[in-house]
Amino acid sequence: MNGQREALEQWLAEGLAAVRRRPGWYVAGTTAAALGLEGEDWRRWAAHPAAVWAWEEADGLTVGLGRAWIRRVPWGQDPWPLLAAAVRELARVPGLPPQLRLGGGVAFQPAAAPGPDWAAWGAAALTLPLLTITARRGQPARLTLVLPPAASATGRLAAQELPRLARGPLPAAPEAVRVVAESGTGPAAWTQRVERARAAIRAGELDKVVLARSRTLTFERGLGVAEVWDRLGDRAGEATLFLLADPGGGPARFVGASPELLVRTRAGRVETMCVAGSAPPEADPVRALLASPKNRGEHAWVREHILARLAPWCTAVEAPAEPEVVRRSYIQHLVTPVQGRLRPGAGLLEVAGALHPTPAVGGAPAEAALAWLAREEGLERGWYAGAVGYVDLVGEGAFWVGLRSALLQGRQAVLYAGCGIVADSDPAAEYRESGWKMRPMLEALGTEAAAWRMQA
Ligand SMILES: C=C(O[C@H]1C=CC=C(C(=O)O)[C@@H]1O)C(=O)O
Repeated sequence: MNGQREALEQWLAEGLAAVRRRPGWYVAGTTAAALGLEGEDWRRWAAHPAAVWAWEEADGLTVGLGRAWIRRVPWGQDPWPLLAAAVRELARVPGLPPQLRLGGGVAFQPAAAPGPDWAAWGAAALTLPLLTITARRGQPARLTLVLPPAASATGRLAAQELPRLARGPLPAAPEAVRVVAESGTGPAAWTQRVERARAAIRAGELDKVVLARSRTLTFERGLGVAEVWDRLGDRAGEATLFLLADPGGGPARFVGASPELLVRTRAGRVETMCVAGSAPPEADPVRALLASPKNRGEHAWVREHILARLAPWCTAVEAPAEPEVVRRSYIQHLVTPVQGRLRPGAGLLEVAGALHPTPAVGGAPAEAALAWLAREEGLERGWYAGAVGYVDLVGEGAFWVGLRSALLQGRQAVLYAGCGIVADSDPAAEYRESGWKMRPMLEALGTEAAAWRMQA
């Protein structure tokens, strides 16, 4: 394997030599086969220490390593217009191909003052990696190298970082790690919060609010991100897997398996989905979802918001009148797929900014629910329930809602899950529901015993 990686090392070194010979950016592409890396397990590269982001969708995997360019937005600023402007500016740089992918995310509430877990992440960030690996199913894996001008600050950093990329991911740590401590929102605190939310709904302040809770697991030793990602990867196809590194350069990773597309734009079309209303996998989907006034009500708020916010960006929007039930191994959801034709000039980041956060993670009316959550929820959401995704230099791409996720840092994993609270919500049932939503991540962490204890 090391012998094979020598070809990769050499290819990277050639790029470095080329960018030093002349001013401007340098971009090169090759195939894994050309570097003798056909047998490489690219999924493991998502856990490379230099990985800045990774996505695994039904059609394959993309991993970005190192930073060629980054745009960070500090807390307190509105990130979407700033990110859109930064992407447009980068797109004007001569020699950068339009299909280059920038990945990152936007916090749930960019304006909210952060707590200690998420402070370093900022309100938003987009990163163009030095090396992007694209491994689509049934196609040869491709590698794209992007080097900023050698004389720039990022160019000098790239020169230091590049040799590290060729070393490959860390070896696997096969043994499961034991949980030594647990903390988080317990049933009593949860019940109080649900009761406060119900009081606000009864008082007419809100129609619906999505309350979330966290669970912090401390392990006996540092977590192997590779193992977590690999176990999550077995769910690709039923969810979009994401991994984001702390844009501040710290070791924390935000990982998840999102069931919810926030928005995708491609060739003048836009796609999104309303996901709200949940039942356990064994429940009768008609009784528990399609004929449940509570779940239908929760879903209707999301649908109304998405259709209203999408309309100004589209010349036509189509959505079936009735939601469908989507069944996954650990849950069932009411889902309404939505499609539209974009107005000329409407880009992914503008549309994502109009939709996010939807009442599937905030509430209705949207602004009142966000204000209520900032004041009352007592949870540092950070990028949980934020928007995570990628955009290319033409302004096309996809963002998902950062759900079924955890923040991994050192020996700790902070898991998050929430559920829509309406006037007749039962706190115990909502606690259980948020427990199902944590299950895929608990399994990925290899801690089924903890999953059981949490739900007891
Ligand atoms: C807020 C979460 O789920 C949302 C997405 C789908 C269904 C939901 C529900 O039925 O409550 C939530 O709105 C979460 O997974 O943390």
